[in-house]
Amino acid sequence: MKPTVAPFPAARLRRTRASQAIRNLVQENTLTPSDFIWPVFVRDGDGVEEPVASMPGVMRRSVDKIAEAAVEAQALGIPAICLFPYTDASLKTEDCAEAWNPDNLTNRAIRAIKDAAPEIAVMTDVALDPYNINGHDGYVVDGEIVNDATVEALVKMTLAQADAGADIIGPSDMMDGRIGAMRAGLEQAGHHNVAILSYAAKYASAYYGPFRDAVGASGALKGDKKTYQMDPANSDEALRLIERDLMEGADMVMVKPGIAYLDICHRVKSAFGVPTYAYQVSGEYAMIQAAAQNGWIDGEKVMMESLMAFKRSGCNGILTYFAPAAAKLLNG
Ligand SMILES: NCC(=O)CCC(=O)O
Repeated sequence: MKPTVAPFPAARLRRTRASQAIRNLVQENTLTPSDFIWPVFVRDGDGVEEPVASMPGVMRRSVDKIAEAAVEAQALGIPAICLFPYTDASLKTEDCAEAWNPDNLTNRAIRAIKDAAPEIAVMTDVALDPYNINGHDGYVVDGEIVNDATVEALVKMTLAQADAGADIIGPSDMMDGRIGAMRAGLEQAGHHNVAILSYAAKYASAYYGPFRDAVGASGALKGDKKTYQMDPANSDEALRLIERDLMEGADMVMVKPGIAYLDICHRVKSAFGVPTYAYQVSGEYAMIQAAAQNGWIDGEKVMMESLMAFKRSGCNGILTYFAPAAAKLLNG
């Protein structure tokens, strides 16, 4: 599209900014609570809400409290909640068997949400890192993250989550061939309507730091994730990954992190026109909250501006820890 501008003073571009009413009328993008997927942290126990130090305002919640949070989210008009488990170190093993335990934290939380707030969609995370003694998203054999054996384990994990009632599976592992394997597994098991939101363009990013604190993985990770997550220098590669995952059966795709990767969001949406989401990750959240707590920025305004930026870039929605706070503001 080529913008058309008449010569001054025929065109005074300030005319359409002159009042709030005119500004509302010409607004190109909108933000509503239905744009949000709310990531939450699940931990063991009963009646527990434990603050995450590096993410002010974010809690680790026991399953009963997760169900309460889902009821709150449903009332706020947030359509989906995404679960991340804080796994006890004693449950982390080399074979990661806890990942497909039908009664692991995630699967218990899915069932509790489905009982308490049946209308909210439950999204899960599929990767081995919460259960892996090495902190990696895949199996580690002789120092290498092995692909195909990991994919087999991820399919088992996916099926356990779908059996528990998950609506959206979120593979965040970045192994090759996992979307096709998961889709085939879900179809065979009769889970035709369980959707896959692929973390298709996930970068090896330093913005994930506070998340690892939140899920208790900070100490566990040996090495880095650069053999499976993307190089922040690359952009064409993101399009190849997105296309590959779509061809394997992904229903929706994600770019992660968010704000530093809006160019990728824009390219993905323009190239494929598919439901596209960005993950405003823990480091992005923590930076805004820390600056706000210091009085250096207006936290609420920066929160809303950052969320609108995702919509402007072409995203259909945003995974954001700000979901309930932003929804409350939007609901007035
Ligand atoms: N699979 C989830 C992450 O890797 C990190 C998200 C975050 O930093 O918020």
